[in-house]
Amino acid sequence: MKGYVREVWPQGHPDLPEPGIGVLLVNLGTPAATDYWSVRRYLSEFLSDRRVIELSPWLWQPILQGIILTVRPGKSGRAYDAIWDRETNESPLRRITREQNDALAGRLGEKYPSVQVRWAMRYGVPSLKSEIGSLIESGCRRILLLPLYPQYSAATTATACDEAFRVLMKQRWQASLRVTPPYHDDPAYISALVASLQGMLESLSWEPEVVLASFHGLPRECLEKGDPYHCHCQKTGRLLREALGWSEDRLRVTFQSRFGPKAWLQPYSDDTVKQLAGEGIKRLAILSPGFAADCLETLEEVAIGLKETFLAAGGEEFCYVPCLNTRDDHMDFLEGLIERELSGWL
Ligand SMILES: C=CC1=C(C)c2cc3[nH]c(cc4nc(cc5[nH]c(cc1n2)c(C)c5CCC(=O)O)C(CCC(=O)O)=C4C)c(C)c3C=C
Ligand SMILES: [Fe+2]
Ligand SMILES: [Fe+2]
Repeated sequence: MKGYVREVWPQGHPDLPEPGIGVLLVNLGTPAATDYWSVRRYLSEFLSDRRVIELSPWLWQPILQGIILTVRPGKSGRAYDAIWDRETNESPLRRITREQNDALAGRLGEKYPSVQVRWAMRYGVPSLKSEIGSLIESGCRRILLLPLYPQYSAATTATACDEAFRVLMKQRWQASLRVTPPYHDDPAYISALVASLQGMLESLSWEPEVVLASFHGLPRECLEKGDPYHCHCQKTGRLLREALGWSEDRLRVTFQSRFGPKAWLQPYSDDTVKQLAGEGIKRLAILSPGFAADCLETLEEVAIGLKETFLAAGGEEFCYVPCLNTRDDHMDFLEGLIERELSGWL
């Protein structure tokens, strides 16, 4: 050892753990509980993100803190209450993301002892900061980030990447970071969607006249500014339709969860449901190919809310097709995606 190195480490160079590889699943985030303050804390962090609300904070923060965060946490808290997992005391999004992590950790850990799989949320806990920190602490010099959004948008995928890089900004010895690309058109993902839809349809005693592929919306101006989300959703819809051999009337792409007064991507799911019932459609099914895990937006807004809307408008049969969640074909797909994106590292 050189003289100055011996000065820094008189006992000799410290032992370093065997370099490992970390895989970090990331989803959006969810409140820790359904009470006003827990939901307010979550919404405040989420809606203060400038990738989500692109207004100047000087304009937006007074509206957010003064109006939205006084009213919305109560309303959203009641919606979370309707779907909360009382057994594990967490939201479905959190439980399912955790279970996806456990399934992938089991599969990959068996094959590749140097790979560790973790999960994090962009908003709330477990944070990207804590999980990237603990991967590095346990010796991972390479990290693969897997944003659990099939379709890319700046409001979801990009902000997860921003946060991961912000965490690395504080590291002297940064880990190498890779990010999985969006998988909206991956044949194995489309096949898993088709299998889950067909499985559900076979279990019904009736056949839907129309199926909606309902995606989370985005302000229309995001599309005008170049966000590919709309195109990714349309492509998922088209590939699904082609795989099923269905017409554009039978499988329709719609957008839900509009937030605020501006125009969002259209057609809106709720308007479409009312319109279809008005046209005499009696049997409807909806799936949510834009969500890797069931959450408030699918279980409360679609499975409960859009069902009520459809039946109140004259519909007779309604079916919600759950997200891919921890289905084996979804886990097979994600395992394959991870292995492909780790090539050269394994
Ligand atoms: C799947 C992709 C998603 C996009 C795109 C997206 C954009 C987006 N969302 C909001 C506002 C809200 N979204 C909320 C919940 C929520 N959003 C997504 C996913 C996307 N959002 C998920 C998975 C969830 C559910 C979280 C859960 O805990 O289950 C909420 C909070 C709930 C509520 O109060 O309604 C808001 C608000 C905006 C503004 C936006 C794009 C600009
Ligand atoms: Fe959202
Ligand atoms: Fe498009």
